[in-house]
Amino acid sequence: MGRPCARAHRCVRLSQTKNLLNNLDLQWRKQNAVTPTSQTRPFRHSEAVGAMAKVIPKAVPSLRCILCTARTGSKRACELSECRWTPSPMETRNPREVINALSASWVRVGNKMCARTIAPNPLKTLLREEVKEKLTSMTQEEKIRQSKIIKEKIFSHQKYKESKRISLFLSLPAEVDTSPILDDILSRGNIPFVPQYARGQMKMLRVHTGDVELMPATKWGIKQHAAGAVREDALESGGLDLVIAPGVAFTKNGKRLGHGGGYYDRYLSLLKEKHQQNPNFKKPYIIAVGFKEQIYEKIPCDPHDVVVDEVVTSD
Ligand SMILES: Nc1nc2c(c(=O)[nH]1)N(C=O)[C@@H](CNc1ccc(C(=O)N[C@@H](CCC(=O)O)C(=O)O)cc1)CN2
Ligand SMILES: Nc1ncnc2c1ncn2[C@@H]1O[C@H](COP(=O)(O)OP(=O)(O)OP(=O)(O)O)[C@@H](O)[C@H]1O
Repeated sequence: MGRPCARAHRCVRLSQTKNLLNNLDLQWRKQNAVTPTSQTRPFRHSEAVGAMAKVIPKAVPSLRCILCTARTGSKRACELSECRWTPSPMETRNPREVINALSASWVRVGNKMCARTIAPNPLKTLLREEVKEKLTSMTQEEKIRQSKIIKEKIFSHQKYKESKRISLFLSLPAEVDTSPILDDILSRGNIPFVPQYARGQMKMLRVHTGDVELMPATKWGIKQHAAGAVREDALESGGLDLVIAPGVAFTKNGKRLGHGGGYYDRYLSLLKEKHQQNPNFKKPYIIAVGFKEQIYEKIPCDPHDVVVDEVVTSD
């Protein structure tokens, strides 16, 4: 048995445990039949341990020892392969148990709620937590400053100038402000579409001047057309020329992490599929927008993730 945890988290250090974080990643891939690709790589805990310490203890309190000691930065503390912990009410020595705890989520199938079959990628969960924290600590002035730069970049973008049918999102306070872009699309006589999402499905519905003020907000505070609203659906009326997409984190070369609903990934792959089936169906240009704090060198990716054509930020 090892020494008791100095941080009074009911755990002890033992030897001979494999790297927990890579285990989490591998176990998740195994559980979800994902083969590592060039887009995936072993998890380096130094990249996300700050976020990990926020996320995991919610589900697995006894992991806190490892995570908080890893954060101290000492070589020994960072060697997670040297750490182990005592049993807790949840069997945290088995990564599958940890994954199960982290992935408890439900989807509606008909009128029943069923456990989701595909667990959220834990590395994505960690990164979302990290970005959420960064965005919370950004001032409103800074968000306005960056939003203005991004808006100007969009306005001078050749694809934007050429596009007639444009989908964009109605931004939340933590996102790049898209309201001037919507106003500009309308004032140029172009056609804007915004998401309407529910139960895993998303449509892009046309917005007319004055619509936004009357729209109800979802549980997430996102304004969208009411369920019964009758509006032109972009997919049924000529497709889209340009999609301006939101996200949580991005790489400069087009990888994108969203809020975990899979809404944009599914929608963007549907657009691609429709174009492949019928080349007359337009393939839109896809631009994701984000604050510079949301840009990463690398982000965790899954096979279903759609790479966007361009990421526009304030840099
Ligand atoms: N402004 C804005 N509008 C947007 C998006 C966005 O990112 N920003 N979306 C971008 O996609 C879509 C909405 N995205 C959503 C993503 C997740 C959940 C959600 O309910 N998540 C669950 C956890 C995930 C799950 O298990 O399905 C939850 O919080 O309980 C809702 C909406 C469409 N509209
Ligand atoms: N093309 C797709 N087909 C089927 N399921 C998908 C597809 N894309 C995403 N999903 C499902 O959505 C879930 C969430 O995926 P992920 O965490 O990558 O979403 P996200 O990129 O954060 O969300 P979004 O695309 O809305 O921004 C995944 O577990 C996956 O099952």
